[in-house]
Amino acid sequence: MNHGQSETESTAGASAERTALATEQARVDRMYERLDELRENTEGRLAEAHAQDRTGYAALEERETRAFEHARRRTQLGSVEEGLCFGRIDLALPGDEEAEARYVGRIGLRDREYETILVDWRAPAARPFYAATPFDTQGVTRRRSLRVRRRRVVGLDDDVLDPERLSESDRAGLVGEAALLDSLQRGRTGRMGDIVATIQAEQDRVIRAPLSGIMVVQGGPGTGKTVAALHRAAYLLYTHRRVLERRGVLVLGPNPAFLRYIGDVLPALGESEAVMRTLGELVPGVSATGHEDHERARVKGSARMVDLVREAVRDRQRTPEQAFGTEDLHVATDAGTVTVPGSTCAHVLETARGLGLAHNVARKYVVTTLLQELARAESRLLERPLDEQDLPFLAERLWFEDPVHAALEALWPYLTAQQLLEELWSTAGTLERVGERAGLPVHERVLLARRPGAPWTVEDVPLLDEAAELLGEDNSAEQAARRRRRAEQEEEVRYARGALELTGMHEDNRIEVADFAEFHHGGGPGRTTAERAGADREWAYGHAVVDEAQELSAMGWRAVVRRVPTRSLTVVGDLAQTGGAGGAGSWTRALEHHAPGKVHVEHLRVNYRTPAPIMAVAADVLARAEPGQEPPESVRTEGDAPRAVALEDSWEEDLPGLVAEELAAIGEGRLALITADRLVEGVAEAVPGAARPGPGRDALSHEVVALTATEAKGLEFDSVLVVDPGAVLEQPRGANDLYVGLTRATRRLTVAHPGELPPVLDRLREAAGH
Ligand SMILES: Nc1ncnc2c1ncn2[C@@H]1O[C@H](COP(=O)(O)OP(=O)(O)OP(=O)(O)O)[C@@H](O)[C@H]1O
Repeated sequence: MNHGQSETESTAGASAERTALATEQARVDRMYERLDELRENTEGRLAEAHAQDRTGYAALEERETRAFEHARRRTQLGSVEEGLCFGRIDLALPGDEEAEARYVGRIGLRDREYETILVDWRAPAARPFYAATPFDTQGVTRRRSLRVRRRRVVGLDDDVLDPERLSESDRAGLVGEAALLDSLQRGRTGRMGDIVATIQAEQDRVIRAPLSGIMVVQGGPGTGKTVAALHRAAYLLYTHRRVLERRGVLVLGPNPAFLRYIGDVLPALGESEAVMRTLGELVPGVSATGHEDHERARVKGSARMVDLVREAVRDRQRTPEQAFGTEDLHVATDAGTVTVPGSTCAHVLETARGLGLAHNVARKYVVTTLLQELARAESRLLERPLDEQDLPFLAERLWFEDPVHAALEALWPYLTAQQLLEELWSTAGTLERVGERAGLPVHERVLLARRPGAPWTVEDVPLLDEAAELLGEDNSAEQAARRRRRAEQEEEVRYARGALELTGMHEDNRIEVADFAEFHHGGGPGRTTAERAGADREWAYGHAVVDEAQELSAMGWRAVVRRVPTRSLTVVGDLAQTGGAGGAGSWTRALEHHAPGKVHVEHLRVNYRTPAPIMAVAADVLARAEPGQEPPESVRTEGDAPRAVALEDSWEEDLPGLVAEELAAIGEGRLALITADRLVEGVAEAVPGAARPGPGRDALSHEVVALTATEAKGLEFDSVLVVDPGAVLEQPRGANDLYVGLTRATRRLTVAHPGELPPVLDRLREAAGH
């Protein structure tokens, strides 16, 4: 428990520790007993809910909801097995005679008498465990960290919050150091873990900040922004369960590999309801992973694209002059060629635009009005008197004539966002015309052109979203179909019930199972909030967590903020790590106009990942990338000295040996080769067994992975081998990229350089005694 004691003291200490371990074991045993009991109860209730004999749509829905509730509780109880309890605080509160021992864990537990035996880490009562310091004890006399493995208490770590016995530097800022360092020194697994047991005071403030407004967490590499943001999501789901469960929480990350990397954290905290997405997946039906080059990314990310997309939509709303080059609209119908005057068409177009509706919704007005005009014109052509009451029928009949359909499509087509952008990017004339109207300079219009059918890029997705917003969906037919289907289902259930009663088989549940299959098919309440939210582009989330947020362009922000009408967001990132061309230069500039007066920036300043000797090398690069920015301070002051290795021969010859050396040095752990975009494939090929991330590929589960700085963002590895730092520095935001690469290491850093070591890494040369 304590260090630096004499021998007799340490014998006494060992016996005190044994007693303490036994006491804690007894408490922990009670908690697990209770957990087992609750698990059993939940299983029973779940089985009961499934067995209930209910009919009728509403009753089925209720039963389904209940079953879901129990199933969720089962998942939650199942996810807290390891490390159920990890802390204890002894509180001497004014008026209390004895100090109260309060246990903190992954969930709250009460015994059968309703006495609290474990406090959920997110509950206000657990707060002092994280927030108490010697200067503000919050009534805590002692904080104890418990290390519990497979239900056995294997270690304790006490932190006495007595200012007289502890020096300022000992305790300032940090709590439970032994537990923290223990967790930081473990080998990396390719998956981020939770930190409930060791959340630090500055992180705790971020985690428990109020729900409303946009909270930006700015912090250097390894300061726990990601992990704190995820714990915040769990905290918010716990504290505001009713609101957030129905609306859901969106977690946005930079790429699929990153989402996989952080994917275990929320489930381990008993929360499986968050929707995890990259920007490239934000629009259902599109899954973009490729990026534009720097210059195109800059243009596509700029707010000028709002005008471009708006003009592109307007460009598809045409007069006969624009669509056919004729003043009036002439259409060949079965009765002959009918004509609607150009002025009438222009009036319809202007009225439709003035309705303030989305393009596809306003289309209904355009089509209906023009069909009626055509029907009138047809009657005139046939010299038939027209009864206005017949107009809808005549109009509908015309709708099925191909030339009529084609003419109306040319004037005001039904459009998907994909169709609109595909045509815009791949038709030079359209891009030129629309770009000019939107005020885009000529070279940018040229830059945006692409070949037909090229895959969507991540930078296209916010533009698709913008387009989808302006186009809207005419879903009136869909809604009517859904209403019809629901009525039919109720009817089916009534019929089944009657039939079963008649045959005397109403005890049998099987018919309901069949109903349910149908019911699920229609997307009833059986789908979770996360599933429904993920499939619906227009879903309004209750909260969003945006990670690596410095990369988001102005267009990216619009797409994200649109999804959170309450503007309740947690935004985490580091401006010094910005690599993307469209990325943020300032948090307030990027966000203030989305939520005026509601943007609040918090700072995290302690680095829990990178040991100080490695951070010193990275700090030199930071000074070049972002002069004036302070690097975070490393918790771990000691560590292996980072080294530079000159690549004498070609990579093929040198890299495999270096990698083998590093793997031997780290034992069980992960290694990343981080290099320039243009070199990464070659580096991966040079090292046997090195994985590359890709769709459906879990590269991080491999021992060795080759990455660009962009791909490595947010990740960490026991050992990092930066290959050819000079080539990384040549990239558009090369110094920022190199800074990202150097700060991915938790234990060891090697820089392998062909030719001269770039001067910004001189510290490595000095270390090697050059
Ligand atoms: N309080 C803590 N207890 C234990 N580990 C922690 C704590 N805070 C952070 N860590 C660990 O430090 C590492 C870095 O955390 P994280 O990835 O969240 O940092 P980050 O600020 O998002 O970094 P980057 O900007 O480089 O992406 C992770 O392994 C995380 O688990």
